[in-house]
Amino acid sequence: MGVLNVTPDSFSDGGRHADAQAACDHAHAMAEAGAAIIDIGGESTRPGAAAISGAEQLRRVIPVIARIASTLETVISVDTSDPLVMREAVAAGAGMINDIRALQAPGAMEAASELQVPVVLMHMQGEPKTMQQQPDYTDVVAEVAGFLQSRMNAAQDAGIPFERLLIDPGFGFGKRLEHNLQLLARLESIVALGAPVLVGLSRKSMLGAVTGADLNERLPAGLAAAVMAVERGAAIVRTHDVAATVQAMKMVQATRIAA
Ligand SMILES: Nc1nc2[nH]c(SCCc3ccc(S(N)(=O)=O)cc3)nc2c(=O)[nH]1
Repeated sequence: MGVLNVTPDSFSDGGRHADAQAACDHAHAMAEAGAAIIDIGGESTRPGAAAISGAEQLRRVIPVIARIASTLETVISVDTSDPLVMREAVAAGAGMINDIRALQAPGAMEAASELQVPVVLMHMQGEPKTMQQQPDYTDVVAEVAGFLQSRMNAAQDAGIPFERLLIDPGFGFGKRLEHNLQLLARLESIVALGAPVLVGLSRKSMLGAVTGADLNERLPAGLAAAVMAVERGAAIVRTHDVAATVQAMKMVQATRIAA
């Protein structure tokens, strides 16, 4: 899964038209590099980020989704918690919902059920604005697994079939370093829930905390983490660095079928 940021800080200061084309070009490049899914988010959900209105998210993502969907076969995932953004994004060509709030927002569960596309249920403690202030767990793996199980149950109770569910432990979303490392080390406990597991490790602070590498120097650490996650059963890797990650995944796959 290739990351396509359409938040203003990733935009030039030009008009949105030029930016939609630039985003589309980046999506094509990631698909060329082997991305199976392009993840498009209009809300910056990094720690400390303020929530973005649904209207602003729509302005940012819908033109880009429409342009990409009309020129590229690759599955488009919309990174949003807002039911209206979900609906408009799918109408514009998105084929998957990636919700960091696991369909807990009002109306999100109903929207995801009606839209009949796969949906990622991710664990986050708190909200992006405050989640890194004092993350706290008794047993982070058990608590994250329990949360994901409860959201899977809620989704199935709302009519979303199990086959349409994906789960994600949410690396960096209300977790300290030791919590992130435990979730990676014991990812099998999340995989055991049965739904395909998506992991987002690319460029995250856990990589910097362990290696000392700055934001744009974390690729080797990110590839190591992605390989460890896939070796433990992860099915989808969300990454900014598609070509490098695809290379690493090819080594995992070739070795797996040789076993
Ligand atoms: N399913 C899914 N969707 C995602 N969307 C994002 S955006 C990243 C926001 C962010 C940036 C940096 C840190 S940190 N403090 O760990 O460096 C945390 C969160 N990520 C994920 C992820 O993982 N899964």
